[in-house]
Amino acid sequence: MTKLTQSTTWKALQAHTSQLPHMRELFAQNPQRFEQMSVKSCGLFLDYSKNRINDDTLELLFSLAKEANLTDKIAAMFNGDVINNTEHRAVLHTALRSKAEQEIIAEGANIVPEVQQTLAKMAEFVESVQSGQWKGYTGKAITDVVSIGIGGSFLGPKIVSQALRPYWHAGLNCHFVANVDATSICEKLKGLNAETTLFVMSSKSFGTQETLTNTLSAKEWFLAQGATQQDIAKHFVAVTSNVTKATEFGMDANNIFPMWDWVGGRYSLWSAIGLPIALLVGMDNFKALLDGAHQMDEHFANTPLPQNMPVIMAMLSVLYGNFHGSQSHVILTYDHYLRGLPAYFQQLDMESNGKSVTLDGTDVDYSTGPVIWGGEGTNGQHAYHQLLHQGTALIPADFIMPLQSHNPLGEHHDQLASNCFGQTQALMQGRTFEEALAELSNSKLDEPQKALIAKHKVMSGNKPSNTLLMDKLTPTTLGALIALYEHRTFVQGAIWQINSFDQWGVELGKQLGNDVLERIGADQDATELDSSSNALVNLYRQGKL
Ligand SMILES: O=P(O)(O)OC[C@H]1O[C@H](O)[C@H](O)[C@@H](O)[C@@H]1O
Repeated sequence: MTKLTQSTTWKALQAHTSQLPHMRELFAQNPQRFEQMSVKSCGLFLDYSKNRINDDTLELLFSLAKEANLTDKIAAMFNGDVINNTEHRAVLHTALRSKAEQEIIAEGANIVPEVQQTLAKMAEFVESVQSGQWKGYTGKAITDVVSIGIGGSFLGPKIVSQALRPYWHAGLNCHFVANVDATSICEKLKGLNAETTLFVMSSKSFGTQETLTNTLSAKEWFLAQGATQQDIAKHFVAVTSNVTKATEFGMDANNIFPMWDWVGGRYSLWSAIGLPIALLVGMDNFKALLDGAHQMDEHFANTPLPQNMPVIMAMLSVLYGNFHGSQSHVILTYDHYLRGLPAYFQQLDMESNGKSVTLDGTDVDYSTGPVIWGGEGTNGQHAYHQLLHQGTALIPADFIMPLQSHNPLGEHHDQLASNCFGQTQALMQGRTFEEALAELSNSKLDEPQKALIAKHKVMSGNKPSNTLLMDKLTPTTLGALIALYEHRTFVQGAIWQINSFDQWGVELGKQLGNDVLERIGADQDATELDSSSNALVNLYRQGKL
């Protein structure tokens, strides 16, 4: 057994959680519950009162955090200590949104000047593309950006661009290509004009198969439209930490935007990986995004644990995963612009905390990262919310909603908000058998039928949710929101004593994919794999069933 599950606090939490009354009762007992269990910071408001907690639960959870040396671990991350111990790297995405006058040391040198230089290079480029000064090979301004990248080099830019649609520069559009499935790039290139298209190739390693293949195909398409090799520099730029490889590939040295080893892929949208965002929303808005994240960094680094928003959210997730057997967490965005956020948080959290050994290699004897999923409200209410209300699994939920819409139209936003709040209320209070029966009092059914229907209408309630509000979705509030979830992920990893910053499972996929590719292209059928894999490779080689 690990020290964590042996600890007095862990055992106390096990005993405590099993005897806590229903949330209905907790609300009835304490009229101050909402005031006491809500927190506001960085333009975000978190109501966490609809959780299976009372003061004792919180005290135990914060004790657990203290025993995990959380405060020191937070400081170690911000200080640039090598906390990614399997890849021997510092974890400094927070430096990307630091202030110019800060000094942050990684591998013996202050990295803030490089960060600022890259921001300046981005600003110059964004300005020249947006103003039309940057010309394509026939002298026309750029109208379309095709962003090529995958994983962390794709999802952040895509989701943030989507979320900031109201801030887009008129006359510029962006298309994202990630999948190596040719359908993705072929469909995106249909209807584009090579003369006015700019390709942004994003790959930290400059070695990811999907991205290299898509970039080569983009180059072929570009040349096939009548452009020449010399024209490439006007239409292809790269973001990478591997400048040598990018130059060897044929990227013009002036068109390479650097990033660094100390930025993890899924934490990289704040670096030049965010170039597609900056091209769409302009550099001022990109800097506002960084500023929102910086505000959350400050809050996270300097706020006592019981008022610390990422810590509160993380400890609640620990509570459900480790003490209530919950294996899943749902993110429900009541804002169409934020419809992609669940997928982004899924990558962030599942790639970070899908781990089974502690930092020192001991097998864990407790659950780590849950399955993260979700979608936009109210759509989900007509689908999977049924399981949230009446299924057997306990799935804590985060409801996220801006108070003001970018598109105020009639009663739409009032209806959206009432659905959001109505769902959290229903999840919390549920419906008792007596209430269900009372609702049927005027029906023509006989008593046994009423009782049967009432039984089906019962909802146990006591289903936890957080509600996160902001005035309006802006670059700043979005930056704070994303940083909030980054730090929430970090805190959970700290409690579980895992490395939230490597991804060996994903690496295995890359490795095996390359191995199988060789066998597909070999002169003879595959024989050395397991029988299923051999047969599948050979069926593919045949090309038909
Ligand atoms: O940016 P690249 O080096 O091309 O890597 C793209 C992605 O590759 C893998 O999937 C990693 O697990 C991700 O974290 C990374 O973002």
